[in-house]
Amino acid sequence: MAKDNNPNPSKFKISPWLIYTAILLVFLFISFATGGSNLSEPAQLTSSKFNVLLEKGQIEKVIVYNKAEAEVYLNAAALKDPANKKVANDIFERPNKGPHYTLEIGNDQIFQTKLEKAVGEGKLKDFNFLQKNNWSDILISLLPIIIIIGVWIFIMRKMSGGAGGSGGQIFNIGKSKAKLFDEKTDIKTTFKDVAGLEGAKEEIQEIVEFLKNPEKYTNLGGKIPKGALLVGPPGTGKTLLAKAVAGEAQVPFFSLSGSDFVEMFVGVGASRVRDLFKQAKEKSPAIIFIDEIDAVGRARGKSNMSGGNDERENTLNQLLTEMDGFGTNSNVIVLAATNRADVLDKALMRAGRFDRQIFVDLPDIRERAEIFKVHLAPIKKVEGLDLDFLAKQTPGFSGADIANVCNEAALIAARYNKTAVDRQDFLDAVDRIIGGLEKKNKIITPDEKRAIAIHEAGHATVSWMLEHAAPLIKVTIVPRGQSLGAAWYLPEERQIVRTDQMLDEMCATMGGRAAEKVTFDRISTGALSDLEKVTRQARAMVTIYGLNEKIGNVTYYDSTGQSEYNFSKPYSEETAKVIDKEISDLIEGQYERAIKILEENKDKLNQLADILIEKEVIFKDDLETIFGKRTFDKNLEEVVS
Ligand SMILES: Nc1ncnc2c1ncn2[C@@H]1O[C@H](COP(=O)(O)OP(=O)(O)OP(=O)(O)O)[C@@H](O)[C@H]1O
Ligand SMILES: [Zn+2]
Repeated sequence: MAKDNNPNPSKFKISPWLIYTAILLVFLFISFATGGSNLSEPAQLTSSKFNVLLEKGQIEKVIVYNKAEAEVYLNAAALKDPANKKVANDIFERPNKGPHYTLEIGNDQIFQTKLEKAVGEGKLKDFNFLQKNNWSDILISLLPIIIIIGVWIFIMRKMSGGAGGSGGQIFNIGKSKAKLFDEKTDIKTTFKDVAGLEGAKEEIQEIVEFLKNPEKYTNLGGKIPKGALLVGPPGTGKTLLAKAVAGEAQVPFFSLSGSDFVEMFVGVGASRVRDLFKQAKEKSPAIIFIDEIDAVGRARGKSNMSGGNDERENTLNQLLTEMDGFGTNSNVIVLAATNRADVLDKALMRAGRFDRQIFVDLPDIRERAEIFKVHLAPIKKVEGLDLDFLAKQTPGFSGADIANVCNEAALIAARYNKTAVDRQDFLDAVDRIIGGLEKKNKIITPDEKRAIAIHEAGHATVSWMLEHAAPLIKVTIVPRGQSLGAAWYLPEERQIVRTDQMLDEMCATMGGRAAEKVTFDRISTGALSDLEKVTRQARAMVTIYGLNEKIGNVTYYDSTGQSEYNFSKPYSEETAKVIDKEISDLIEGQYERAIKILEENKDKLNQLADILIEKEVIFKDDLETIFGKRTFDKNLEEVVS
């Protein structure tokens, strides 16, 4: 997310430059004051020369400082006496000002008697003993303290993460670092700026309604939600969406990152959380947006071997307390973003906290075209630029990547002094961004795309053909998380699973790999999670549910969980061999079956893969146009009704 200027003027701040300048001045002053022989300083007089001047009656007055040093002022007669020119040229250059000489005196008592005698003889007009503070001495004795304070300020600034430039964090280290965006001046974002993400927008629309019109819900006794979690890969527009909610509802927006809470000092995180909620409540209705909430929200107490996470846990606990604490009518809604919902502490997800999860996925081809449209709007481009074409060139790109492409294209065009950004500039920009993404392993080559499409189409085709496989609702080749594609099934709520149902499901799971074999006659590593799933299923059939003839009606399942502590298996060596063989036979059997089904439907498999490559996501309707209606589903409906 963008780190804008901080529009919160209430904080007391000392510019770091002020501190640095002050320290510098002190050093300059010290070196100046202790620097000794400066040209404009009066010359030092020896005691004998002083006696000569005094004897001649050429001294106007003498001021003795600290009983140690005297300033000597000459009178007009002395300045006219050419003999003095030998003593120093200096006194002729500033005849009226003085002091003309300085003098180190020995014993102050003797010196005083000498001066009194001269005054008595009319040879000296006046003298005076004074006490003077020697600033340079004081400063030198304070120097170590000044240096220590300076170093301390420097360290504090570093530790409170003052990279953002604003100083003075020592004074508000326990204050929240949230940036406040005012709804009237700073937030221009609305849902119009968020392209695609239809589902997410629809879900979050409700929160906008709550913020705009809370009474409508509370009057009916309903509770306003306190938080929602935006889950999705980086750069997919989570921050943008949260900001758009604030823009739509016209409420202030507090934005910060989870890591902003974390500090090395005990108690700072918790105190920042408190401060944040206090500020938000003062401005309510308001939205708090916490990016990367996993920095504080990781599950507590799991890997607590080091015990070093106490501070983070305190922070998390404070966050939970605050979310529980504010009443239903405080109208502060917390939106948090993460790309790892799985690592979050389950307590965060409990009712009344982040009980809503909104998925913000990578855009498919149609959504990418829409995102291009948003980001091309402010760019001077040639007529008739084909958005769909650009969308096609950018598989696997996030919204942020696309924003990057548009910006990069404008820069490239500017380099060639063009008046409008053209298609080639965009292609060059895409190439450049891909270069960056390739390093992050995020990019999919056309070959890979085809392989993924065939794989997913394989799952879809096999499950469509099998009576007991769960009905398919959506297939996509937009990568999400670790997997490169996904087929979504509507899981039936079965309490008892029969052997034929399990076998059909295993067959559908093997459909991906089987399709690769049938189409390319080679298999890939892309089916790891399929293999894992099918192996787990087969093992369960054989060793847990007693569904295998060779093993028979035995289960090696231990519901007490005791066996986890046993190192030995609950069956003999021979049985283990049989089990392994049976599992492998089961899986191979279903693999062969999937291959057979796909051989028979090869044209449809390819047709489906082509549509997938084209659209990246297909739904049940598309499958029906290829395969025709699934007859089993009718049976299913009959059974249900
Ligand atoms: N759906 C979208 N529509 C328009 N622009 C988008 C979209 N998604 C991302 N962008 C662009 O990408 C930029 C970065 O997105 P944003 O910061 O919201 O992503 P994020 O999901 O919060 O990422 P992260 O997890 O890295 O914080 C946005 O400012 C916007 O320009
Ligand atoms: Zn698969």
